[in-house]
Amino acid sequence: MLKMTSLRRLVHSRVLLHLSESPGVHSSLPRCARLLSTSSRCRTVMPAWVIDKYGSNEVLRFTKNASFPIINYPNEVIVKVFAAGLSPIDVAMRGGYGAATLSMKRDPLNIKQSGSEFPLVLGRDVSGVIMECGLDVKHFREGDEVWAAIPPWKQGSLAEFVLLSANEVSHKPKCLSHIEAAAIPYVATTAWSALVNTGGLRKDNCANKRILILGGSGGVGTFAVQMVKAWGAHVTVTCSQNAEQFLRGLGADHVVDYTAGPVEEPLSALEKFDLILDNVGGDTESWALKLLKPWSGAKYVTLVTPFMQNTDRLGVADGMMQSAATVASKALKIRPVVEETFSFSQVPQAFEKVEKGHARGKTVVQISKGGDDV
Ligand SMILES: NC(=O)C1=CN([C@@H]2O[C@H](COP(=O)(O)OP(=O)(O)OC[C@H]3O[C@@H](n4cnc5c(N)ncnc54)[C@H](OP(=O)(O)O)[C@@H]3O)[C@@H](O)[C@H]2O)C=CC1
Repeated sequence: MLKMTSLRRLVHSRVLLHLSESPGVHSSLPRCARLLSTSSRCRTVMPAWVIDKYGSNEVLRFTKNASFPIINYPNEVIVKVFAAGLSPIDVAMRGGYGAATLSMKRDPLNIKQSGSEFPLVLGRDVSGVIMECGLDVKHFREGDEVWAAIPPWKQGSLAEFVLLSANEVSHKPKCLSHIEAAAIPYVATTAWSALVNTGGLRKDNCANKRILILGGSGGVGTFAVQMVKAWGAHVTVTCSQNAEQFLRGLGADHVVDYTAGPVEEPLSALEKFDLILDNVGGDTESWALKLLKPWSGAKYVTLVTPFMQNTDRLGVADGMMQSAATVASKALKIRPVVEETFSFSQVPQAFEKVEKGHARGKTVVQISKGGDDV
């Protein structure tokens, strides 16, 4: 179970993305001179799954010779990855989605060797341990257990190590294993940003609200259901019939089976909603607005179109995270929903799983064993 205080720290850590990223003296020191101990860390290569071009699953390539991350800025940390969460965004990025936009945000220092984003490491969620800290890092020490949602313009977590700004990581809640923790960061920040920052929901204004979550059974949906339910909202979800019990177990009050016919018909017969979170897209916008209450505060928030703009706007952008810090720290229980775990050698199978859809929570890759993970 994840408490709200931990979630708040995770989201708040994302507020500070990039604020302090300026090159410092640290980068001019030889790498090994900056390290405290352990000759194993004077490495230049590491195991990773990379892609050298965009495409389908065949482009995934395992290598033992991926570049070992180098701290270029004094606020950076190197994290040893124990577990990596996969999301639809990884499948989309494997196929080149957002490549042009993301290339503009990539740090030239990190692509100078190859002259392009390749070899590219995917994987947006990470749980692991701090391996090395830049000189200005105050809040973390080597060995701290941390988790993070990795911005899509940075190298990902399907590797033994990942380089992040200290502002992008936060301490992992002790109550979660690394595998459980890796199921949360990206969907949590996405759901939080959509519901809190854009939707205006807070723990103290949900009690009389009716929330509709279109697509409740996937990564974002399972998190969003638990979050608004814990805040006292009445939660209606749409999902396949075989996910009904699963979602009721997470707290959904009313479940509508979208496979039984046009879902807008049963939804139209229900009392109107204060907020709709759309994880599905398609033609939803053409009918969903009619399901909202006729007051100016009622909101329709979509995560689907246009995908990359919304990922930036809702899931990653710095400023959108700020109001999360104002949320009170009343304990809120969120259960990580890990549907399936794959080993590091099974990354292509993990991608296949995510690509097939029909998720019932999250897919996680165990990169190496640590903490309570066995
Ligand atoms: N994961 C993230 O952090 C982010 C996600 N997004 C976007 O948000 C959306 C949801 O992401 P995520 O939860 O990770 O996706 P998942 O693939 O984890 O889940 C999607 C879920 O929707 C269900 N579903 C499919 N079609 C419908 C439908 N018509 N009505 C109701 N349910 C349906 C699927 O199950 P079944 O097919 O069995 O019904 C599945 O459980 C995606 O479009 C994604 O691109 C955007 C930013 C970040």
